[in-house]
Amino acid sequence: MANTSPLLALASIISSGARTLDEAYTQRGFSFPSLNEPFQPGPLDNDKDLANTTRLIVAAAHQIIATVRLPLDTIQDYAPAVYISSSLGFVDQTNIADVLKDKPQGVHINDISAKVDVDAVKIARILRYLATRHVFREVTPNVFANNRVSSFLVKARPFDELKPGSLTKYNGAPAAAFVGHVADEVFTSAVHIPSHICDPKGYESPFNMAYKTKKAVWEWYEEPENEWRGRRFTASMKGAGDHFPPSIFTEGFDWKSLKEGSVVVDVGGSVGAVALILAKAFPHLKYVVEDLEPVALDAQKFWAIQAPELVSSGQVTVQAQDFFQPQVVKQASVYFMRFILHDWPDSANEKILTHLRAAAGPDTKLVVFDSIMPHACPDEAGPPPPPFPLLANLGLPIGGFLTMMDLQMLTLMNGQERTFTQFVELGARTGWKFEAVKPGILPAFVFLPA
Ligand SMILES: C[S@@+](CC[C@H](N)C(=O)[O-])C[C@H]1O[C@@H](n2cnc3c(N)ncnc32)[C@H](O)[C@@H]1O
Repeated sequence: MANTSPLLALASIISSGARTLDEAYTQRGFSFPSLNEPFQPGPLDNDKDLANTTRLIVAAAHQIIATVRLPLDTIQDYAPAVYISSSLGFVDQTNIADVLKDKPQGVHINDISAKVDVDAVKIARILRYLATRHVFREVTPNVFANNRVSSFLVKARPFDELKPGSLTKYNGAPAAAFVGHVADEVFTSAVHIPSHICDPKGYESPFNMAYKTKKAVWEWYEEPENEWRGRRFTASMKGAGDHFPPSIFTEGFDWKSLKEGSVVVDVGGSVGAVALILAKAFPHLKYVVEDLEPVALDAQKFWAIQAPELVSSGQVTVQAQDFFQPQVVKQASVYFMRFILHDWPDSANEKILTHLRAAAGPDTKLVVFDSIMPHACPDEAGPPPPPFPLLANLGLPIGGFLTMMDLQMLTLMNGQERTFTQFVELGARTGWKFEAVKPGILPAFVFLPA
C-alpha cells in the first residue's frame, strides 16, 4: 500500500463504491436516486452494506478534494462556512422549503417573496448560495425548487401554522428542528468558542457567554420566551433518536434476562423515545421516563398518542425528575441514559452518576448509550483501520459527525464526547464498575455498582 498513490487510492474507493451502489440499484430495477428530485423513501435506504459503501465514498470524496485542491482554496472555503448556517437559518425562519413543497417545476423568487414577505433578490442570493452546495435547485434563472437535500427542510405542519414562535411549528419535522436549533442558539453561541477557551470570564460555556446567562441551556428553554425553542430542541432530539436502528437499544443490553415487572428508568429521557422501543420489545418490564417538568409534560402527550394503553396499564410512567437531585426511583433494575453524559462536563456527570449510585441496589445495572470519540490517527484501542489512505476515524462521515457533536456539546453546555477510557474512569470515580461495552454506531456501556 505504501507505494500506492493516495490520489489514485482515493479515486479507486470512489469509483468502485459508485459501481457497487449503481449495480445494487440496477439489480433491484431502480435507478440511483437523483439529487434533483425531492426525497422519496427508497428500498435500499436502510441497507447496512450500502451504507458502509456510501460512508467510504463520502470519506474519500472529502479527502480527495482536500488532496487535489490548492490549500488556500480549502481554507477560503472553510472559513466562511458560517454562511451555510446563516443561509439555512434564513430558509428555516422564512419556511421557504415549505413554499416550494409539491412544486417540482419550481417557484419564481417574486412569488416566494409574496408568500414569505421578504426581499426577492435576497431570497435569490441565499437560495443560489445553497443550490450551489446542492441544497435546493435553481431550475431556471430565479426559479427554485426543492431537491433531495432541501426536502428535509420541509416541515410537517400546514404553512399557515408555521408562525414565528409557534410551539408546534417543528412537530414531526426533526431535520428542520435541528437546522433551526443549530442556526439559532448554537450559531449565536459558537461565535464565543475561542473566547470561552482562552478567557471564559466566569461563564460555564460559549452559550452562557453569548446570552450572558448563568442558566444551563435546559433552564433557559424553560423561560416563557424560549419555550418554543425548547420544543424545537425536543423535536430535533426525537429525530436524532429515529436515526438509529432500534436494535441498538434492544440488543445493547440483555433486557430479556430481567425478571417480570423489573423497573427500567430512562433518565433524562426527553419524551422517552428509547423507552418506547424497549416497552414494545420487552413488555415484561416496567418503565419510568424521567425529565425536567416541561419536557415531562411533552412526554405525557407523546405517550398519549404513541401508546396510551401502556400508560393506562401502568407499564409506563412519565414523571418529572431533576437528575441533579436524589433519584426517587430506588433500586431500579436498570437506570439507562442516552445522550446525557455527553451534555455535561465531568463535574456535573459525577453528581448525576453519584445520585444514581446512591439509589441503586446491589444488582442494579447502569446502561449508558453514548458515542465513543475516536482519534483521527491510528489507535490500537480503536476500530479496525479503514482502507488506505482514509483517516482512521473515517473523516467526514464518522469522525466528522462525532467531532461536530463534540463542539456542539462544548458550545451549549461545556459538555464533551468521551473516549472509551474517559467513560470507564468516570464510572470508577462515581462507584460504577465497567462491565462491558457493545460497540456500534451508538455504543452501549454497562456498569455495575462497584
Ligand atoms: C440530549 S437530550 C437526550 C434526551 C433523551 N435521553 C434522548 O436520547 O432522546 C438531554 C435531555 O436531558 C434533559 N435534562 C437536562 N437537564 C436535566 C436535569 N437536570 N434533570 C433531568 N433531565 C434533564 C433535557 O431536558 C433533555 O431532554
